[in-house]
Amino acid sequence: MVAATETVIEVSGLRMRYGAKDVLDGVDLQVRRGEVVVLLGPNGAGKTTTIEVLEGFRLPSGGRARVLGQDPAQADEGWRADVGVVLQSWRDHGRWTVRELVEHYGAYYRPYSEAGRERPYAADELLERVGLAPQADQQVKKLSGGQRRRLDVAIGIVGRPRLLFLDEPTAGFDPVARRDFHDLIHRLSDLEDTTILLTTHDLAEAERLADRILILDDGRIVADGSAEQLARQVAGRTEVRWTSGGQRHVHATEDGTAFTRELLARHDDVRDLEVRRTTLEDTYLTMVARSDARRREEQAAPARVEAAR
Ligand SMILES: Nc1ncnc2c1ncn2[C@@H]1O[C@H](COP(=O)(O)OP(=O)(O)OP(=O)(O)O)[C@@H](O)[C@H]1O
Repeated sequence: MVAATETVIEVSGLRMRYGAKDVLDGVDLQVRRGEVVVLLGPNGAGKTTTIEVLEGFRLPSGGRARVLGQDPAQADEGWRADVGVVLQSWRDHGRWTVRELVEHYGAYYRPYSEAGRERPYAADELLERVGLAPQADQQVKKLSGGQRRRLDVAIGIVGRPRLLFLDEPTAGFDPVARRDFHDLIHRLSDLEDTTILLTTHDLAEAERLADRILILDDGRIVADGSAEQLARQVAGRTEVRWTSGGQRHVHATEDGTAFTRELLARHDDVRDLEVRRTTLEDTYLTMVARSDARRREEQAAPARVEAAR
């Protein structure tokens, strides 16, 4: 559910420089309450860096970030209790049982409990939700990779956060765990109005979960919109392929049905007809390729000016 217009994350001109390299080069983005926003981008694009700045774990080199109304770098304990974090990896407290660990982290949130928003989740209810009930009494070090990841998610949401950051949450999940996780995200968003920002390299997952997709490439947001809106920016939503007159043809269109009807009415030798909706993968690959081309242009431009002198 996308609630009204309350802005939960507001970022403008965010910069992060490591040595001589600008990893974030003026990132602008907004996330409204209740939205599920998926941040996509190639390896090294700056996704984790962005999320860590928004979590208050990294100080940016420049720009402005407001998260739940505060600057994450200076935010107070109440803010921290409203923000859930699922990091890329977790290796700690191996001898504890799963239930003990969840209860341990949950206890931190008890002082922030309110009527209608009890915190933390009861450990067993939460473990049921993330599919770890059978492992509740097992030591953390004995969990499989995917089970450990489910535990990461449980720890991220144990305090019933208003805003949840997840960095590649489903890496290592089997298909059932992945589907359960998607259900969990939908439930958090629809029933609890949790705002969610997550990164993934799984484009089918992004398409399934996202109200809105952001593509970060080389430190900048190069696309922002729903999967449908992004697809429209790239080409028609549907691709029609066919053979006629001994030749193979391809046409991108918004309305595959109307185009196909007309095609068949005009030509009586149409063979091998395929009608295929543009996938997020098609859109993503095109957008990243465009962004690469733009960057090469920008890099070449000063050299051309120099050469013309
Ligand atoms: N502490 C650091 N010091 C120097 N460079 C860093 C540091 N942390 C990250 N980087 C560099 O910043 C760039 C962006 O890294 P980041 O982890 O944000 O990318 P990412 O988009 O999350 O990548 P991936 O998809 O591989 O997880 C990379 O080139 C990385 O090497």
